[in-house]
Amino acid sequence: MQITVIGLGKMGMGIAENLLRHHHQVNGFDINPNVAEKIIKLGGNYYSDMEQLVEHTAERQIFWMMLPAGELTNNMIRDVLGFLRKGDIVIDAGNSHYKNSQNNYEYCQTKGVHFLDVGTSGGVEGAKNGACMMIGGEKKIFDLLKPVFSDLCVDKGFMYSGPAGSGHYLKMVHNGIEYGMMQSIGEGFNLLHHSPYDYKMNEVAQVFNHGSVIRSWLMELTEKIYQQQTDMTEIAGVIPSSGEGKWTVEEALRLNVNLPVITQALMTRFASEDYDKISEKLVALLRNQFGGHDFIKGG
Ligand SMILES: O=C(CO)[C@H](O)[C@H](O)COP(=O)(O)O
Repeated sequence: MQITVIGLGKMGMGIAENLLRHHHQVNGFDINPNVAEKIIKLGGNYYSDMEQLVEHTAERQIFWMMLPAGELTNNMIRDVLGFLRKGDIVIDAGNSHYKNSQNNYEYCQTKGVHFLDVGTSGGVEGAKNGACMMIGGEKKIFDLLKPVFSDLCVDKGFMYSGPAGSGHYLKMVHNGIEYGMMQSIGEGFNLLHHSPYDYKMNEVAQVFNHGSVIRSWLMELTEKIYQQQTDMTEIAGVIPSSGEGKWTVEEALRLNVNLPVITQALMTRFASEDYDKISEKLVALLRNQFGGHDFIKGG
């Protein structure tokens, strides 16, 4: 099939490469001309002008969008709709909020354009060599594009999840789980670092990856980190977040669902980014006020 990939960042370029390896025709669109050389080298076309791109594309346009979630994705969907015809297809494969995807689906419908929301997991490596995809939208459009999903994903690594928004909803919860699992690995290894034993952490991660209950890709990545003899003193303990963990917690609050581990993992990220930590300083000062307990001066 002929597919236009909009957004040739790490993930978009990976998807483009994966599509090309499976003999699809790829038009890459990105306003950054620095990515042109790479997409052309891989065998695709490069465009930074939507009008030119549309002139050179097939009867039915399939636009695969891989952009940062939020305004950028929403605006781009509205922009590209000006170039699309009835029956064309827009796929948002980024990490959009499911409510945005419901709205974008409705908006596309008013223009006669089909829309799928595709939660994509597997990182950059997965995008290139076999991803996992959770796909919401019209079933008949999913069926039409099934061969493409089959090419892009690992065996059994894609599913039709239901109506518009359900793909990104699933990806949101997936990322919430990801927060909890990563936090759990981080905490376990932190305890091992403080333990009375001189564990070789690369060996620990390795053994955890062989036959144990907690073997996983995240544990394999942990093993890789320790194998690379990463100097932890050089890494700031600050964990940014892009929003999906927060949305997962918001959804749990909306539905009155208990979500302690994921919520705590999110709060730990927020705490890690709070450089001034007034809360802890105030507690230390309060102890001093009522009990005369010492507090530590410092920046
Ligand atoms: O979707 C992903 C993996 O599944 C992304 O890596 C995600 O953006 C990471 O989220 P965060 O920045 O909040 O840790």
